[in-house]
Amino acid sequence: MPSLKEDVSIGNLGSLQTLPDSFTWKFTAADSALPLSSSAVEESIPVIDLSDPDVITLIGNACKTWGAFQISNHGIPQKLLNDIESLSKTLFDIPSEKKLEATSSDKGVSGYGEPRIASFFERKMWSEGFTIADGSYRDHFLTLWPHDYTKYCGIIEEFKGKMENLASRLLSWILGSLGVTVDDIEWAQKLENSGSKVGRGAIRLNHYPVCPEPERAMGLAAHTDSTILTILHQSNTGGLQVFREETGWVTVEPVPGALVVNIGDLFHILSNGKIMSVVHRARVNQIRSRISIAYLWGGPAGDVEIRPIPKIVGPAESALYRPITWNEYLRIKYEVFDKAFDAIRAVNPTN
Ligand SMILES: O=C(O)CCC(=O)C(=O)O
Ligand SMILES: [Fe+2]
Repeated sequence: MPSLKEDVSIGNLGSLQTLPDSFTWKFTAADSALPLSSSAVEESIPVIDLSDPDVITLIGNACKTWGAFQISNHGIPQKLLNDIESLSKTLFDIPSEKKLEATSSDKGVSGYGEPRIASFFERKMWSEGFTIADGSYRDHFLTLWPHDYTKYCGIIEEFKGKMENLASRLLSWILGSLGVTVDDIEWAQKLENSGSKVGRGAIRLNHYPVCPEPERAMGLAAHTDSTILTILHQSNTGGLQVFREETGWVTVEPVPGALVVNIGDLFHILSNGKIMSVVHRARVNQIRSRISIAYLWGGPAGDVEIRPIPKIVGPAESALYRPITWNEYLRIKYEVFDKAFDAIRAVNPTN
């Protein structure tokens, strides 16, 4: 009998009746999430109304406690969220062979494929995704949708524009909670003066098909995002979990219309570790497939050096990390993964 194991393509996981060996993960007790009892709900990340007059304090507390929060009244039209969710569903419904024609040519650029972090894990993850990082996504869209190409590119561009705006509003509030402004980030100030963008946005569409044995499978393994911050839309099916030292894994239940905000590594560096990037993962389930759309707001292009903001470090402390460009940080992250902060620790801490 031919071995099924080698034939498994991430493009049609949803049709499998059993979990192939290569997708089987071993979990310890500490790996499981809290049951969602009423007390556990209190123990999840807060939902913050962005029109609340105390928004800076609320965001600051959530960032320091969790490194993540949900937002309502964020100004992203529900129709746009629905549109990008149905774009994603349509994309992942395409037959596997056709999706594979849109495979990204290189890691980190646009196209279809398994999660970028897959190479750090022995076991395979129960998900497929499509990354939109540069303009080459349009070529893939043309292959996938010769007729609806313009409509779908329009949705992506509108989503990118609105999310970028929201991301920079969030950055101002998060910095405000630490008593600084964007003007205290030397490179951000220079970029703004020259009319350039502070952060560069990428989009990752994720699909987690129904899974025959969800308790032994992993949708997306534990990681931190390399970004300044990430804004996530999850469909009405939960699966996202965040890790907190004191509590363990906590499920982030979808709240209709709300978006999830995660602090990424770049903000961790800027804040000198005062606000830490949040470890998170996605689990899967047996009943409903799940879509999530991550807007990954990364760092500046070129030779701009990122370092902890001097005003945050303060006179009595030292900068924990050495200056580093965004591209160099990404290179290190995709070499050493969860040891990236160790790799960029300042040798002779200075302030
Ligand atoms: O699907 C999710 O809830 C998480 C997605 C995620 O963490 C990512 O795309 O980086
Ligand atoms: Fe993530």
